[in-house]
Amino acid sequence: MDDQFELVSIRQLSKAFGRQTVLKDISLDIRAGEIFGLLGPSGAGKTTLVKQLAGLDTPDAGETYLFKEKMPSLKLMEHIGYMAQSDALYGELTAKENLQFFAALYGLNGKSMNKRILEVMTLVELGEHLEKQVSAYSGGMRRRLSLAISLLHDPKLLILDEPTVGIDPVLRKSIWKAFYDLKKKGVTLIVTTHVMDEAEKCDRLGLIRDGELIALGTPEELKNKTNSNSIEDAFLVFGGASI
Ligand SMILES: Nc1ncnc2c1ncn2[C@@H]1O[C@H](COP(=O)(O)OP(=O)(O)OP(=O)(O)O)[C@@H](O)[C@H]1O
Repeated sequence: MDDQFELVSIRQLSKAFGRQTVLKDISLDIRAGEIFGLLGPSGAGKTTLVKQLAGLDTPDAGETYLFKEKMPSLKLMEHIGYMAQSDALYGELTAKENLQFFAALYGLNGKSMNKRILEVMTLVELGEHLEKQVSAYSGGMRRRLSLAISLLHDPKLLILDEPTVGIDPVLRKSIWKAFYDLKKKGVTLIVTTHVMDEAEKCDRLGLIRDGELIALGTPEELKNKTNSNSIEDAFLVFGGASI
């Protein structure tokens, strides 16, 4: 397969909530196999945009194509993993029970389910905490458990909304290792962030401000174009508010 083909194609997407236009005529292609970062300050529209991609919301104008098929599409959902900004976990259940619940929703059961649960928990380095009640998990462990859940059905496209928010730098590193491992396996990742060192780790970035895509390119390209030493400075030159 051509690993440069456009896996996600966003065409002139706009969205308003009441009188507030939150996404303004966004067009953007995301290539198969890349880690694509959406970078922008709080309220820029990142979550609203990824929700359209995940099929959780519909735009007022414009279209999104995933795997060359128009979204929203129920059929495509089995290929998409989505991790929301806040964790949707059952605190009174163990991690394993949480995973079993979501695995059953994806139609997994029996030995293959248990094998997959172990695989995803090993990937996020929580294999030893399967039997622990989630209410006893730290914030970082919950994020990683959410990531494990989003991986259960082996999605080809992973959409992660601020996956490392509230996570310390050491754990953030281990989560990024998991992202690179997934990329190696051919998974395409879309990550929203306002963390600068995280933005640097992406293959390409889309800079978003006030619902507009103000720049697009690799971290190096964005820095070179603006003669900046950091993505933060580049963002300011492109006309963004500070992040
Ligand atoms: N369901 C909704 N109803 C009304 N306004 C909304 C709704 N969802 C988002 N908004 C508004 O749209 C704007 C963009 O929000 P969004 O959550 O997409 O931003 P964001 O870039 O993801 O921010 P953050 O980094 O803080 O998560 C904000 O002004 C927000 O208040």
